[in-house]
Amino acid sequence: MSRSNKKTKRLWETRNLRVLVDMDCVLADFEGSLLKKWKERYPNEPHIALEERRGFYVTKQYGDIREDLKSKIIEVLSSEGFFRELPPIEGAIDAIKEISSMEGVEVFICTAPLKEYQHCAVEKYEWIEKYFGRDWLARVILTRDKTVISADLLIDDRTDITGAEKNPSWRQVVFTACHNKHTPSNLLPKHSVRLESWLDSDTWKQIIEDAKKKL
Ligand SMILES: Cc1cn([C@H]2C[C@H](O)[C@@H](COP(=O)(O)O)O2)c(=O)[nH]c1=O
Ligand SMILES: [Mg+2]
Repeated sequence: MSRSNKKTKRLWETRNLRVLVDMDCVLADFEGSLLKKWKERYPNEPHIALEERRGFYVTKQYGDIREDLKSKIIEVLSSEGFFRELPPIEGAIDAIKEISSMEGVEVFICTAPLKEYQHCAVEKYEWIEKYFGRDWLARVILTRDKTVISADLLIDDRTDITGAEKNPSWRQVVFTACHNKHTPSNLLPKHSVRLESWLDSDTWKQIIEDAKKKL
């Protein structure tokens, strides 16, 4: 029996584990690239080293230094090519392809577009096509509210995800990023687990296997 037939057969037995995977700071190096482009575009403005990043919104941290820096950061983020040119995070592409090939597991890429969506939304699709192939475009969910998407796991760097659904169906895997690495475990979302890196395949495999057992 082929792998796809096996997957279909399982639908009648136990359902698949559904895993949502975020893009920025989980698959794509948003923070490193933003810092690099910021320094190129505004070499005479202050910058925040990755070690100094705190809190999800880089826009807020720059705005706290000086109000006008917030709109300058947004200008860099929303410029043509910013999202298309993001380098992948080490190990991410191979790990996601491997998770998606695991029996009884289905993966969707769940990502929030900028409000300044003109380049961002299209370039996120271009990025997925480039690194995963055209078939994966059917697995992209663009939403600014991830709480309303039904799944078992959400792998995401943001530690304060809220939205219309007060009790999301997924459990969060907090992916470590420069802005959350100092966040103590008591401030992480309830029942969440941490994943430090895609290179730690023992940990992500264990997380997936544990979640499958709970189905
Ligand atoms: C850090 C930061 C992010 N955003 C935007 C940029 C992206 O479009 C999304 C990232 O969302 P996700 O949770 O990784 O899916 O948010 C922003 O507007 N301002 C920021 O400071
Ligand atoms: Mg993210």
